[in-house]
Amino acid sequence: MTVPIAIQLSHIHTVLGGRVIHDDISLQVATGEVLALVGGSGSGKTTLLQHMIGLTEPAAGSVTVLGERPGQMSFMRQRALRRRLGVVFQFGALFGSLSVLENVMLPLKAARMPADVASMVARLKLDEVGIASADLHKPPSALSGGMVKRVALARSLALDPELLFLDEPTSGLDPLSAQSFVDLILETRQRHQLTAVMVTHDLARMRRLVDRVAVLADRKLVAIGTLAQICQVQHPFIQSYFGAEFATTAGGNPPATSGRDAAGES
Ligand SMILES: Nc1ncnc2c1ncn2[C@@H]1O[C@H](COP(=O)(O)OP(=O)(O)OP(=O)(O)O)[C@@H](O)[C@H]1O
Repeated sequence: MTVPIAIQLSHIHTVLGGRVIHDDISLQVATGEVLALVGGSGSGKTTLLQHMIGLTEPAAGSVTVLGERPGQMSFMRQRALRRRLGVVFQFGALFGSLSVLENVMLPLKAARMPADVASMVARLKLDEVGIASADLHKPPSALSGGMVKRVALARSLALDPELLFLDEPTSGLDPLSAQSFVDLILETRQRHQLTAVMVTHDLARMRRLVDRVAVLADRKLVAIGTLAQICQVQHPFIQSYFGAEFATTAGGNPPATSGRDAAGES
């Protein structure tokens, strides 16, 4: 049985500030899959995520998300598509002037849900991510970094998205909070059978969560595949980034794959 494609990037070319960031990048994300985007600092991971979310457009190439082309749609259709996507930004991006509860109610109210229903749904989502009722009326500034991420996750799940995007979900967290946030994402993925794309520098902690890894370097997608496949790719960045730890523990080791071949991207 063929698994439907949730995201398709074809021949993406991105130029920012006169500099080429992506040069002919193509990849697919299957429905139900969790893909991690990794690469050195400035390799264009966040920008690629933004293309998928529809926040920015590439200079050339096409982005298809849930069968739609965000760059070629009316504003109304783009807005409808956005509601099918959940996004957890790197530092949570909570509104400082709103309480925890109000932050999570925001997308629900924007979708024209009555305030009492929005409040009930937001409370359920916050409970799901482990935020206690005593914290609902606090401002984000009164929360720990781990709690901010949890609230951001609750907000991203408010409208039951089909796709979840996470930018550096563990950045800025101490090791314990980072581990507990990864466990929460894992539970969330299982509960909602989510398709997700995440940018991460913390693959060691994410490995249980991730089905495939896409590696960006030298403006290209230099490899995409399971961790075991990636570890066998002979590329200087991959060898230094993944190092001995991944190479010896990735396990399984099906034939090495690189570039677009691993997922059959066109
Ligand atoms: N609006 C912009 N104008 C000009 N250059 C930009 C813009 N946004 C990003 N860049 C540059 O594009 C490159 C890719 O940025 P991006 O944030 O996608 O990289 P990244 O791989 O996510 O980096 P990091 O891991 O450090 O967060 C960087 O060199 C960045 O400085």
